[in-house]
Amino acid sequence: PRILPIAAADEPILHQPAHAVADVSTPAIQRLLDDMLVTLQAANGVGIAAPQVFAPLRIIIVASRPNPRYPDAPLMSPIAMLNPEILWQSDTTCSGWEGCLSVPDTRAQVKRAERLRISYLTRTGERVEATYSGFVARIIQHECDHLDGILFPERLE
Ligand SMILES: O=C(O)C[C@@H](Cc1ccccc1)C(=O)SCC(=O)c1ccccc1
Ligand SMILES: [Zn+2]
Repeated sequence: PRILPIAAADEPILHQPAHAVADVSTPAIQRLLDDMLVTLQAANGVGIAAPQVFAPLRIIIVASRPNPRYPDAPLMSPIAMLNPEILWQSDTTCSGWEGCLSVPDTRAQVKRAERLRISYLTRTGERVEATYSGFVARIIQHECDHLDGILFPERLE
């Protein structure tokens, strides 16, 4: 696996919708997942979306860990979500700090749904549904926005 370049905010790919993955089992997709993971870890992030590494595909990786702004964030093994679909979002919202690997040196408070239910394919092609809340739900919403060409500064009130 190799560390990939991360698209800056002015790159067109970050402002257009990504395409669904047709076949998760191809070597190209499996390699992209490995490269996204090492890129995320090298960038010290808590999430990453394929368009950020110039791949216009509906793939995200979620990797929450405790950090100065979210000291009680869960430490989780990175989860790759392919073709994620948010099935439900709570009306209850909460505001929290966000940053973006494509918008360096910028932090802002963003209002997000507190809880959500998501359906996605794992890297082995199984369909999974799961419910998340708090910081992990925030990361998921931030990454799914990337798949729709939306950056967090567009979410500021
Ligand atoms: O650009 C990305 O998608 C990665 C982004 C994910 C994210 C961070 C915070 C809230 C929602 C989504 C980052 O990992 S930015 C760098 C970071 O590790 C961080 C920034 C602010 C708060 C906590 C972590
Ligand atoms: Zn981002």
